[in-house]
Amino acid sequence: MRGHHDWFSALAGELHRRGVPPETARGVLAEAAAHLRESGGHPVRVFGSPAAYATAVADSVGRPRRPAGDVLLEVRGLTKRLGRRTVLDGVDLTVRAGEIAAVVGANGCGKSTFLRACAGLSRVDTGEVRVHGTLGYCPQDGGTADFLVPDEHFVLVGAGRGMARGDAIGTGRRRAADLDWDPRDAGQARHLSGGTRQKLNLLLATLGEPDVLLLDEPYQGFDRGTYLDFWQLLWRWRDAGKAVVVVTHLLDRIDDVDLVLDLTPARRAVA
Ligand SMILES: Nc1ncnc2c1ncn2[C@@H]1O[C@H](COP(=O)(O)OP(=O)(O)OP(=O)(O)O)[C@@H](O)[C@H]1O
Repeated sequence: MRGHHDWFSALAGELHRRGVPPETARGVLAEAAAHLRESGGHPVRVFGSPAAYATAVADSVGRPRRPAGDVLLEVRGLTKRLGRRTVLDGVDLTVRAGEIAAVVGANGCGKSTFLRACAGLSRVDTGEVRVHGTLGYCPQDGGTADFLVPDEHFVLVGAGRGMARGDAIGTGRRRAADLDWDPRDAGQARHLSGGTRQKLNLLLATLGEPDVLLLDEPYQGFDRGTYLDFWQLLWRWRDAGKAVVVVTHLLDRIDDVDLVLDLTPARRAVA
């Protein structure tokens, strides 16, 4: 039946999007089909929407983890004063290859300040930050240039990371496809929607395969599908041995990260 076929092809896409291994996905599709043959119901009534069912499957399958590798980012006793206020007071964080650290906390507690200090963009008052390897930084906003088209961004940022023009454009476009975006005819950045501009901002941070990725709420404005794609990318980078630090307000993914740095003053701790 046509409705069944649409539901199954949507489920196949959603399973792929959530990183469910192909052989597991084939098994899930075969089992669902067998169950429907027996029960005779409509898939939406039996299993719910393809997206919801795929989420349940992905959660139950889990993601196999590799052991963490060398330390790529070390922050020791970082203290930062802004004006008369001490925003960060003796913050420590160690992130290894193959780990994702989430930086969380109340508005204004210093998450962006922390990331800027890790990126070397602001002076620290005491303490030290050591990055072992190359660094990519995705700022909360302002990482794109109004009058440049996406390809020009890729070339410009790629050049700074030693990439040839064609390689930078090819890599940028491939990564964009991972976020369900075709940047070829997108026009100047000032005409992009907020969420699309944020995709560009994120892609730029990843050009040149940096060892350490610092991402400051990089998913702002993403629709739900892109948000899921974003987490798939994060897991892929982790599996490729990168150290990822992501500022987030959304705690629905806290179980999927390796470390949580809570900068809320009363709770300052790494879990
Ligand atoms: N240049 C500055 N001079 C003085 N204070 C500043 C400066 N920049 C930021 N602040 C203050 O430092 C504190 C930390 O700001 P920061 O942007 O790091 O917080 P945040 O945790 O990222 O906030 P949010 O969750 O809202 O993004 C805030 O109280 C902010 O007002």
